[in-house]
Amino acid sequence: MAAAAKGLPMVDLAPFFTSDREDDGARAARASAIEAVVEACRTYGFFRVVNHGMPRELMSRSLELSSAFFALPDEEKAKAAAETGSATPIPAGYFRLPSHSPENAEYLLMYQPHLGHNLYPADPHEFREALDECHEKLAKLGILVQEILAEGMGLRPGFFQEYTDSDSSFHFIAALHYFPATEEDGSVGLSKHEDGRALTFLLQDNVGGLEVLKDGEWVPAEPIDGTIIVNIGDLIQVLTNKKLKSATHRVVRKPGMHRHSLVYFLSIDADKWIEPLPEFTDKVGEPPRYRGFRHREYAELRNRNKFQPPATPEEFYNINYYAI
Ligand SMILES: O=C(O)CCC(=O)C(=O)O
Ligand SMILES: [Fe+2]
Repeated sequence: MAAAAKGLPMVDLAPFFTSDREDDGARAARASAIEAVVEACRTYGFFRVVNHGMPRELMSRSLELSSAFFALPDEEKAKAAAETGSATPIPAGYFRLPSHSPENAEYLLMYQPHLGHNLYPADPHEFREALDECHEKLAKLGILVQEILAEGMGLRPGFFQEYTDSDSSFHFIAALHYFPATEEDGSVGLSKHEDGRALTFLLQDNVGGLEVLKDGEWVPAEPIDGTIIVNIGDLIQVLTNKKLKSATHRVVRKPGMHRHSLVYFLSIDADKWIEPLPEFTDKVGEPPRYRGFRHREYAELRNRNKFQPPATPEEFYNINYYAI
Protein backbone atom coordinates (compact mmCIF):
# COMPACT_ATOMS: atom_id res chain seq x y z
CA MET A 1 0.00 0.00 0.00
CA ALA A 2 1.48 3.33 -0.99
CA ALA A 3 0.22 6.77 -0.16
CA ALA A 4 1.83 10.16 -0.57
CA ALA A 5 2.43 11.26 3.00
CA LYS A 6 4.17 14.55 3.64
CA GLY A 7 6.43 14.30 0.62
CA LEU A 8 7.98 10.86 0.69
CA PRO A 9 6.10 7.77 -0.49
CA MET A 10 4.89 5.62 2.43
CA VAL A 11 4.93 1.83 2.24
CA ASP A 12 3.14 -0.47 4.69
CA LEU A 13 5.26 -3.57 5.31
CA ALA A 14 2.54 -5.38 7.29
CA PRO A 15 1.91 -7.90 4.45
CA PHE A 16 5.42 -9.31 5.03
CA PHE A 17 4.72 -10.06 8.68
CA THR A 18 1.64 -12.20 8.12
CA SER A 19 3.32 -15.45 7.07
CA ASP A 20 0.28 -17.39 8.33
CA ARG A 21 -1.67 -15.95 5.41
CA GLU A 22 -0.78 -17.44 2.07
CA ASP A 23 -3.94 -16.63 0.15
CA ASP A 24 -4.25 -14.50 -2.99
CA GLY A 25 -5.05 -11.42 -0.92
CA ALA A 26 -1.78 -11.70 1.03
CA ARG A 27 0.20 -12.27 -2.16
CA ALA A 28 -1.43 -9.29 -3.84
CA ALA A 29 -0.71 -7.07 -0.83
CA ARG A 30 2.96 -8.09 -0.90
CA ALA A 31 3.19 -7.54 -4.64
CA SER A 32 1.75 -4.05 -4.36
CA ALA A 33 4.14 -3.14 -1.52
CA ILE A 34 7.08 -4.39 -3.63
CA GLU A 35 5.90 -2.31 -6.55
CA ALA A 36 5.57 0.76 -4.33
CA VAL A 37 9.11 0.33 -2.97
CA VAL A 38 10.64 -0.03 -6.43
CA GLU A 39 8.68 2.93 -7.77
CA ALA A 40 9.82 5.07 -4.81
CA CYS A 41 13.45 4.01 -5.35
CA ARG A 42 13.29 4.83 -9.05
CA THR A 43 11.82 8.27 -8.52
CA TYR A 44 12.86 9.55 -5.07
CA GLY A 45 15.52 7.08 -3.98
CA PHE A 46 13.75 7.44 -0.61
CA PHE A 47 10.63 6.04 1.02
CA ARG A 48 9.09 5.65 4.43
CA VAL A 49 7.98 2.42 6.03
CA VAL A 50 5.36 1.59 8.66
CA ASN A 51 4.68 -1.79 10.27
CA HIS A 52 8.36 -2.53 9.75
CA GLY A 53 8.84 -4.88 12.69
CA MET A 54 10.75 -2.44 14.87
CA PRO A 55 8.81 -1.65 18.08
CA ARG A 56 7.83 2.01 18.37
CA GLU A 57 8.75 1.98 22.00
CA LEU A 58 12.32 0.87 21.17
CA MET A 59 12.58 3.64 18.57
CA SER A 60 11.52 6.43 20.90
CA ARG A 61 13.48 5.06 23.86
CA SER A 62 16.68 4.80 21.81
CA LEU A 63 16.33 8.36 20.54
CA GLU A 64 15.73 9.57 24.11
CA LEU A 65 18.76 7.70 25.42
CA SER A 66 20.87 9.09 22.62
CA SER A 67 19.68 12.61 23.41
CA ALA A 68 20.52 12.03 27.10
CA PHE A 69 24.05 10.96 26.14
CA PHE A 70 24.67 14.04 23.96
CA ALA A 71 23.35 16.31 26.73
CA LEU A 72 26.22 15.19 29.00
CA PRO A 73 29.20 17.49 29.56
CA ASP A 74 31.97 17.23 26.96
CA GLU A 75 34.35 15.47 29.34
CA GLU A 76 31.79 12.71 29.90
CA LYS A 77 31.20 12.24 26.18
CA ALA A 78 34.95 12.18 25.61
CA LYS A 79 35.14 8.96 27.63
CA ALA A 80 33.65 7.20 24.59
CA ALA A 81 35.87 9.15 22.16
CA ALA A 82 36.73 7.39 18.90
CA GLU A 83 40.32 6.17 18.74
CA THR A 84 42.38 6.56 15.60
CA GLY A 85 44.18 3.58 14.14
CA SER A 86 41.21 1.30 14.70
CA ALA A 87 40.49 -1.90 12.79
CA THR A 88 37.26 -0.49 11.35
CA PRO A 89 36.75 1.71 8.27
CA ILE A 90 35.71 4.63 10.49
CA PRO A 91 36.65 4.53 14.19
CA ALA A 92 33.80 3.46 16.50
CA GLY A 93 32.84 5.82 19.31
CA TYR A 94 32.12 9.47 19.93
CA PHE A 95 33.23 12.18 17.52
CA ARG A 96 32.59 15.92 17.39
CA LEU A 97 33.02 17.49 13.95
CA PRO A 98 35.83 20.07 14.07
CA SER A 99 34.73 23.63 14.79
CA HIS A 100 35.97 24.85 11.37
CA SER A 101 33.61 22.40 9.67
CA PRO A 102 30.47 23.95 8.14
CA GLU A 103 28.53 21.05 9.63
CA ASN A 104 27.64 21.41 13.24
CA ALA A 105 27.02 17.99 14.68
CA GLU A 106 28.46 15.25 16.85
CA TYR A 107 27.96 11.52 16.61
CA LEU A 108 28.49 8.16 18.23
CA LEU A 109 29.24 5.36 15.81
CA MET A 110 28.51 1.71 16.60
CA TYR A 111 29.23 -1.37 14.49
CA GLN A 112 27.38 -4.66 14.82
CA PRO A 113 27.75 -5.57 18.50
CA HIS A 114 29.20 -9.06 17.91
CA LEU A 115 32.27 -7.59 16.19
CA GLY A 116 33.41 -6.16 19.51
CA HIS A 117 34.58 -2.77 18.20
CA ASN A 118 32.17 -0.52 20.05
CA LEU A 119 32.87 2.06 22.74
CA TYR A 120 29.59 2.51 24.58
CA PRO A 121 28.91 5.36 26.96
CA ALA A 122 28.47 4.19 30.56
CA ASP A 123 25.84 6.88 31.01
CA PRO A 124 22.92 6.52 30.43
CA HIS A 125 23.40 2.92 31.44
CA GLU A 126 20.46 1.60 29.37
CA PHE A 127 22.05 2.98 26.20
CA ARG A 128 24.04 -0.09 25.20
CA GLU A 129 21.19 -2.57 25.50
CA ALA A 130 18.80 -0.35 23.55
CA LEU A 131 21.24 0.35 20.73
CA ASP A 132 22.28 -3.29 20.46
CA GLU A 133 18.61 -4.15 20.10
CA CYS A 134 18.27 -1.50 17.38
CA HIS A 135 21.11 -3.22 15.52
CA GLU A 136 19.30 -6.54 15.71
CA LYS A 137 15.95 -5.16 14.57
CA LEU A 138 17.42 -2.99 11.83
CA ALA A 139 19.45 -5.92 10.49
CA LYS A 140 16.18 -7.86 10.10
CA LEU A 141 14.50 -4.93 8.41
CA GLY A 142 17.57 -4.60 6.17
CA ILE A 143 17.18 -8.20 5.01
CA LEU A 144 13.49 -7.67 4.32
CA VAL A 145 14.12 -4.54 2.25
CA GLN A 146 16.92 -6.30 0.34
CA GLU A 147 14.54 -9.16 -0.47
CA ILE A 148 11.84 -6.72 -1.56
CA LEU A 149 14.33 -4.99 -3.86
CA ALA A 150 15.64 -8.28 -5.26
CA GLU A 151 12.14 -9.46 -6.11
CA GLY A 152 11.06 -6.07 -7.39
CA MET A 153 14.10 -5.83 -9.67
CA GLY A 154 13.79 -9.37 -11.02
CA LEU A 155 16.84 -10.73 -9.16
CA ARG A 156 16.94 -14.06 -7.36
CA PRO A 157 16.07 -14.26 -3.63
CA GLY A 158 19.10 -13.61 -1.44
CA PHE A 159 20.86 -11.72 -4.22
CA PHE A 160 21.74 -8.61 -2.22
CA GLN A 161 22.44 -10.57 0.95
CA GLU A 162 25.38 -12.25 -0.75
CA TYR A 163 26.91 -8.79 -0.92
CA THR A 164 26.06 -7.74 2.60
CA ASP A 165 26.14 -10.69 4.97
CA SER A 166 29.87 -10.84 5.78
CA ASP A 167 31.45 -9.31 8.86
CA SER A 168 33.70 -7.25 6.60
CA SER A 169 30.68 -5.26 5.51
CA PHE A 170 30.88 -3.19 8.70
CA HIS A 171 27.26 -2.10 8.93
CA PHE A 172 26.94 0.62 11.52
CA ILE A 173 24.55 2.85 13.42
CA ALA A 174 25.42 6.51 13.84
CA ALA A 175 23.62 8.29 16.67
CA LEU A 176 23.64 11.91 15.57
CA HIS A 177 23.13 15.16 17.43
CA TYR A 178 22.72 18.42 15.49
CA PHE A 179 23.19 21.67 17.38
CA PRO A 180 20.66 24.51 17.00
CA ALA A 181 21.28 26.87 14.07
CA THR A 182 22.89 30.16 15.05
CA GLU A 183 23.66 33.41 13.24
CA GLU A 184 27.42 32.81 13.50
CA ASP A 185 27.61 29.29 12.17
CA GLY A 186 24.49 29.17 10.01
CA SER A 187 22.12 26.27 9.58
CA VAL A 188 24.02 23.51 7.78
CA GLY A 189 23.56 20.27 9.69
CA LEU A 190 24.90 17.97 7.00
CA SER A 191 25.90 19.38 3.61
CA LYS A 192 24.19 17.90 0.59
CA HIS A 193 25.47 14.41 -0.19
CA GLU A 194 24.55 10.92 -1.32
CA ASP A 195 25.04 7.93 0.95
CA GLY A 196 27.99 5.80 -0.11
CA ARG A 197 26.86 2.38 1.01
CA ALA A 198 24.02 0.01 0.03
CA LEU A 199 20.97 1.13 2.03
CA THR A 200 20.29 3.62 4.81
CA PHE A 201 17.58 3.48 7.51
CA LEU A 202 16.75 6.56 9.54
CA LEU A 203 14.97 7.11 12.85
CA GLN A 204 14.52 10.74 13.79
CA ASP A 205 13.03 12.77 16.61
CA ASN A 206 10.22 15.26 15.96
CA VAL A 207 12.38 18.28 15.04
CA GLY A 208 12.75 17.69 11.29
CA GLY A 209 15.41 19.10 8.98
CA LEU A 210 16.21 16.24 6.59
CA GLU A 211 15.53 17.23 2.99
CA VAL A 212 15.68 15.15 -0.19
CA LEU A 213 16.44 16.56 -3.62
CA LYS A 214 13.81 15.52 -6.16
CA ASP A 215 13.58 17.06 -9.64
CA GLY A 216 15.61 20.06 -8.49
CA GLU A 217 13.52 20.74 -5.37
CA TRP A 218 14.22 20.03 -1.73
CA VAL A 219 11.44 17.84 -0.32
CA PRO A 220 11.31 17.83 3.51
CA ALA A 221 11.37 14.33 5.01
CA GLU A 222 9.23 15.39 7.92
CA PRO A 223 9.05 13.31 11.07
CA ILE A 224 6.08 10.95 11.28
CA ASP A 225 5.94 9.02 14.51
CA GLY A 226 6.81 5.35 14.29
CA THR A 227 7.98 5.47 10.67
CA ILE A 228 11.46 4.68 9.38
CA ILE A 229 12.91 6.41 6.33
CA VAL A 230 14.81 4.18 3.92
CA ASN A 231 17.08 5.27 1.10
CA ILE A 232 19.21 3.77 -1.62
CA GLY A 233 22.98 4.27 -1.39
CA ASP A 234 25.55 4.58 -4.17
CA LEU A 235 26.44 0.87 -4.30
CA ILE A 236 22.90 -0.21 -5.16
CA GLN A 237 22.64 2.65 -7.59
CA VAL A 238 25.72 1.28 -9.40
CA LEU A 239 24.60 -2.38 -9.28
CA THR A 240 21.24 -1.43 -10.79
CA ASN A 241 22.91 0.84 -13.37
CA LYS A 242 21.10 3.84 -11.93
CA LYS A 243 17.65 2.28 -12.20
CA LEU A 244 17.43 2.83 -8.44
CA LYS A 245 18.57 6.20 -7.30
CA SER A 246 20.99 7.24 -4.57
CA ALA A 247 19.37 10.61 -3.94
CA THR A 248 21.05 13.79 -2.79
CA HIS A 249 19.94 14.90 0.67
CA ARG A 250 20.98 17.27 3.43
CA VAL A 251 20.13 18.24 6.97
CA VAL A 252 19.17 21.81 7.83
CA ARG A 253 19.38 22.88 11.47
CA LYS A 254 16.71 25.03 13.12
CA PRO A 255 17.27 27.87 15.59
CA GLY A 256 16.71 26.89 19.20
CA MET A 257 16.29 23.17 18.38
CA HIS A 258 18.61 20.28 19.08
CA ARG A 259 17.92 17.41 16.67
CA HIS A 260 18.65 13.71 17.18
CA SER A 261 18.62 10.88 14.69
CA LEU A 262 19.77 7.26 14.50
CA VAL A 263 21.02 6.18 11.12
CA TYR A 264 21.73 2.57 10.17
CA PHE A 265 24.05 2.14 7.21
CA LEU A 266 23.79 -1.25 5.57
CA SER A 267 27.02 -1.72 3.70
CA ILE A 268 28.71 -4.27 1.45
CA ASP A 269 31.70 -6.52 1.98
CA ALA A 270 34.86 -4.46 1.35
CA ASP A 271 36.20 -7.09 -1.11
CA LYS A 272 33.16 -7.14 -3.38
CA TRP A 273 33.49 -5.98 -6.93
CA ILE A 274 30.80 -3.40 -7.71
CA GLU A 275 29.68 -2.84 -11.29
CA PRO A 276 26.38 -2.50 -13.13
CA LEU A 277 24.77 -5.96 -13.30
CA PRO A 278 24.12 -7.64 -16.68
CA GLU A 279 20.38 -7.61 -15.84
CA PHE A 280 20.45 -3.83 -16.19
CA THR A 281 23.02 -3.55 -19.00
CA ASP A 282 23.77 -6.31 -21.58
CA LYS A 283 20.52 -8.17 -21.06
CA VAL A 284 18.45 -5.07 -21.72
CA GLY A 285 20.74 -3.50 -24.32
CA GLU A 286 21.81 -0.58 -22.13
CA PRO A 287 25.38 0.63 -21.73
CA PRO A 288 26.88 0.55 -18.22
CA ARG A 289 26.82 3.96 -16.60
CA TYR A 290 29.73 3.20 -14.25
CA ARG A 291 33.02 1.38 -14.49
CA GLY A 292 33.59 -1.35 -11.94
CA PHE A 293 35.49 -0.92 -8.70
CA ARG A 294 36.35 -2.77 -5.53
CA HIS A 295 34.12 -1.51 -2.69
CA ARG A 296 37.16 -1.00 -0.45
CA GLU A 297 38.60 1.52 -2.92
CA TYR A 298 35.46 3.65 -2.97
CA ALA A 299 35.08 3.46 0.82
CA GLU A 300 38.65 4.75 1.18
CA LEU A 301 38.01 7.63 -1.20
CA ARG A 302 34.90 8.56 0.76
CA ASN A 303 36.76 8.43 4.06
CA ARG A 304 39.34 10.78 2.65
CA ASN A 305 36.51 13.35 2.29
CA LYS A 306 35.84 13.04 5.97
CA PHE A 307 39.28 12.95 7.44
CA GLN A 308 41.28 15.02 4.93
CA PRO A 309 38.56 17.40 3.78
CA PRO A 310 39.19 19.15 0.46
CA ALA A 311 38.92 22.91 0.20
CA THR A 312 35.66 23.03 -1.74
CA PRO A 313 32.59 20.78 -1.79
CA GLU A 314 33.18 20.17 -5.53
CA GLU A 315 36.39 18.31 -4.69
CA PHE A 316 34.58 15.73 -2.59
CA TYR A 317 34.76 12.20 -3.94
CA ASN A 318 31.40 10.78 -4.86
CA ILE A 319 30.15 8.05 -7.12
CA ASN A 320 30.54 10.21 -10.21
CA TYR A 321 34.24 9.38 -9.97
CA TYR A 322 33.33 6.04 -11.60
CA ALA A 323 30.71 7.39 -14.02
CA ILE A 324 31.18 6.56 -17.69
O1 LIG B 1 20.31 12.77 10.36
C1 LIG B 1 19.70 12.65 9.30
O2 LIG B 1 18.51 12.92 9.17
C2 LIG B 1 20.39 12.15 8.06
C3 LIG B 1 21.81 11.75 8.24
C4 LIG B 1 22.50 11.46 6.96
O3 LIG B 1 22.08 11.83 5.90
C5 LIG B 1 23.77 10.72 6.99
O4 LIG B 1 24.31 10.49 8.08
O5 LIG B 1 24.26 10.34 5.90
FE1 LIG C 1 23.00 10.71 4.32
